[in-house]
Amino acid sequence: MAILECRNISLQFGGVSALSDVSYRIEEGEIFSLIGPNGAGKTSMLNCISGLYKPTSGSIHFEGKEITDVKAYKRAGLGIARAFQNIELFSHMTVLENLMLGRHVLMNTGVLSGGLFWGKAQKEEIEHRKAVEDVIDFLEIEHVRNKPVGMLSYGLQKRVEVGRALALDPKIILLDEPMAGMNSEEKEDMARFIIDLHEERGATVVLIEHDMGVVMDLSDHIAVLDFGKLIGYGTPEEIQNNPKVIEAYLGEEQVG
Ligand SMILES: Nc1ncnc2c1ncn2[C@@H]1O[C@H](COP(=O)(O)OP(=O)(O)OP(=O)(O)O)[C@@H](O)[C@H]1O
Repeated sequence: MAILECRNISLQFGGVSALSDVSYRIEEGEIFSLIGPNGAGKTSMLNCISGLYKPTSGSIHFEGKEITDVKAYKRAGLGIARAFQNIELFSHMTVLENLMLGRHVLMNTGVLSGGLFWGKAQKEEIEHRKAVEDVIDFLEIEHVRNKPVGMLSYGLQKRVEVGRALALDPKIILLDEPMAGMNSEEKEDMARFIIDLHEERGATVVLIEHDMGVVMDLSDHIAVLDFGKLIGYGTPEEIQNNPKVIEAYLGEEQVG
């Protein structure tokens, strides 16, 4: 079953057409990559899925229900989580605190009710803490859990950024260039986490990545955007043999 479906998505910014009439389906449990040249509309597409942008026309469906008009924070509550291209963490706060904040949309008891119903709030806090500890274990960041994020290496900060999205226990996780700026060892670690994410945690992964070796190795399906249009969709093999894609994108990149 398709967990997410985008139907005829168009997005205009004044005279700029960031996306035009883009349709595709993402199957539950798969690793789905969005690729294309700079400015092709990949981040805009992710923003439409997470609810940061509202498409000018078209509709988005999650688990069979239309969510085009659902606000971003509510989509997060439904199980759509997003890790940003530029790290969006609180650098003076610890890893643990950042991950706890990542879960706040799932928390029912606010500060006031927490004071009134202490027992309930405490129980909820323990549950959230456990979920966050699981993420810390999964991403192998125990050794830095109490360090301020700003003190960590770039590669570890990117890992915590993914952790912040993972802390939501998402059904679908949107990763915008999670390996950008990483050295090859850090990239390998991140690739392993993405595979485990889908194999161990059963999450559906939507990935934007420029490293074609990584994309071809990890993806079940790939959608290719060029000037806001979908010019290819298929398995890695189909994409590598698609003449339109080769001409617009792969020809100039190294397929590894
Ligand atoms: N908030 C915005 N306001 C105006 N134009 C925008 C906005 N966001 C994106 N665009 C434009 O939409 C087009 C697609 O941009 P987008 O960032 O989605 O591409 P991309 O494929 O993610 O690029 P990159 O690989 O460089 O990150 C570009 O022409 C961009 O300038």
